[in-house]
Amino acid sequence: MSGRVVTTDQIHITKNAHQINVVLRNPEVNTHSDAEPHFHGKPLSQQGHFGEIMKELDRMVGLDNVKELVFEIYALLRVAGLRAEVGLTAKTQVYHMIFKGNPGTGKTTVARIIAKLLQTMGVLTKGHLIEVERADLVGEYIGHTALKTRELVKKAIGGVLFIDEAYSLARGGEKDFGKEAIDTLVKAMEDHKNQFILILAGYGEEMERFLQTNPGLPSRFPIQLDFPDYTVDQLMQIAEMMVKEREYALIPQTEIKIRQQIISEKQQAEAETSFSNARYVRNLIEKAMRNQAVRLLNQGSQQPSKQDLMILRPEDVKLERKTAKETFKTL
Ligand SMILES: Nc1ncnc2c1ncn2[C@@H]1O[C@H](COP(=O)(O)OP(=O)(O)OP(=O)(O)O)[C@@H](O)[C@H]1O
Repeated sequence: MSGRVVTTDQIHITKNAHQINVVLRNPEVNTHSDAEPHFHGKPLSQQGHFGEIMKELDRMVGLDNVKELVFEIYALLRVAGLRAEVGLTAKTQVYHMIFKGNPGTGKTTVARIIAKLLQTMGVLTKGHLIEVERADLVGEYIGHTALKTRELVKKAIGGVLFIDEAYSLARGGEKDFGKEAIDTLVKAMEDHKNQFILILAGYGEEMERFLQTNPGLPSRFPIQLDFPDYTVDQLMQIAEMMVKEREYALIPQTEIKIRQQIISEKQQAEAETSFSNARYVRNLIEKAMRNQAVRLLNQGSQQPSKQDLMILRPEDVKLERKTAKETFKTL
């Protein structure tokens, strides 16, 4: 059996006559169309549902650690299949995960992609994602929390239960109903082993503290992923991608304006640790689209050209600064 080499933009696994070859396009290096990602010697576009999922992940800017993990899981499951074919055991792994990162760093989007991937690979039966927060789990009287939590676990069976700001469950200490939610979740992980995947997500530091104060938890979540803040260049790449997907276009002056807005928002929000990363960019672009629409309608009876309908001008790029919570809960 040959060895295995994993790099950030390529995973190559060779096993006897079988060859699984993954080439993950590095967005900074391969931007032309002939660099379409291949898997097992075939372009992803020819690999049906699985190829679609991988393309969706590959399109995301940055997140190399996440892409690497997803390919690892995929490879493991493929190799498990090959092992089963030759009569070797292929024990199922535990896929509960912790996602640590600031708002808008892609945690929910990645969770959704992982849910679909695991469904395609036969680990999950449905591949849906149930996204909840403290208020959805915690009840108002003794026993109510366990009931609410069990109901949500039931809904998540076959998919992923994604708990945002999971540490808020431990905020009130021993007497708080949040504790009951944690205990119920831990029990559900035992009772419904391999039937659903639990992802706990939230700010890095608060997640760390939460795990430290609940020593029984870390070992139940073998996969921990960091979602770092995006750099200004990455946020610009995300902006360009969002504009292109929506069939709009930027002129150089608009790009400059967007970059300035991002830098200024990042600086102001960082003082309050509230910068909402890619979500801020999405809000900025969507507001620019609304501003462009108003500008075009206000310009009189003249029918806008196709180009006019596509171009976002620098004056369209303005987004009122809101308080931290409002900004990242807008959508
Ligand atoms: N790497 C990326 N490339 C392209 N778009 C991205 C990327 N990361 C996030 N986005 C987009 O930014 C928006 C917010 O992402 P998402 O909801 O996944 O973030 P989050 O970390 O779950 O945020 P929160 O913790 O506030 O819920 C989505 O529209 C998503 O598609």
